[in-house]
Amino acid sequence: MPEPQVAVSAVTLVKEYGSGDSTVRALDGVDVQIRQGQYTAIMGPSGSGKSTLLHCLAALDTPTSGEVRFGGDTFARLSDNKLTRLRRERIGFVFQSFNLVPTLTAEENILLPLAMAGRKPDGRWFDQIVESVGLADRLQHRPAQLSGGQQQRVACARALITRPDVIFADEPTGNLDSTASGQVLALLRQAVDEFGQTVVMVTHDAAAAAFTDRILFLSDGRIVDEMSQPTAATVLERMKGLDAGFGQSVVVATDRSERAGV
Ligand SMILES: Nc1ncnc2c1ncn2[C@@H]1O[C@H](COP(=O)(O)OP(=O)(O)OP(=O)(O)O)[C@@H](O)[C@H]1O
Repeated sequence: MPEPQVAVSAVTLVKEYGSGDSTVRALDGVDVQIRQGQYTAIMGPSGSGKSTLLHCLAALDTPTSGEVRFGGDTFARLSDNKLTRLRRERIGFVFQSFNLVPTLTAEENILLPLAMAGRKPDGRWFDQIVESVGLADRLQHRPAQLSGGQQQRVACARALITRPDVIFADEPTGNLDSTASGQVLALLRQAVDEFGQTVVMVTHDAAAAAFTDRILFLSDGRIVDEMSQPTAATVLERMKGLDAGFGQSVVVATDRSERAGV
């Protein structure tokens, strides 16, 4: 079988905040390859560098040293204009706080990345996405008229509309109840399985991580472990063994097989 392609990779990534005595080393030499068509979770105790790693991989933040390679491009070698275009056209984002534009309808929010890129929507793809997020009857609603779960599903549709190379999700279920979380996680899973998307997600939640194909465990800015084909039970077990800091953020939940029907 051919080797899976790498969508994005980090090479000896270091990120420091501040200077002098107050320097914080948020990433301490991270090397990682994210394969195309995989759903990857980044886990670790609070302050271990999860969001910093996600932001560097997504070109939302610049590393202090090391580099990020995205497809054939190296971020540091791209001009600001090219980087902006790459972020707009080849990367999808889903944030904990949804980040929808309050004055736009759900439909306008979903189509916004295309409008900003001056691209015409592909009607069939739009319909397919709207069907999979289950929002056909909510398209003319504004974010304030939608539940948190519905808003996050709009955000997922917005991330998918450009068919990006990678979708980066930072705690996408952090503000949702368990039913809405399950729907968003199943939706991201479907994006990988049916649309061939690549998804990278930061999460504290073992049950959320159990939806993914692979987990990277961070501690003190380094990748200290990883796991393939996780279940909630094996994730919880691994978290217990890795670091006491995990204990504060573990969300005890059911197994993936039980959640799959959500
Ligand atoms: N803008 C910043 N300025 C200074 N320090 C920062 C900044 N952003 C993050 N840090 C520090 O870098 C380290 C890693 O932060 P990061 O947000 O990546 O961790 P995290 O694992 O995502 O944490 P959490 O689970 O609490 O969100 C922390 O010590 C944090 O305080």
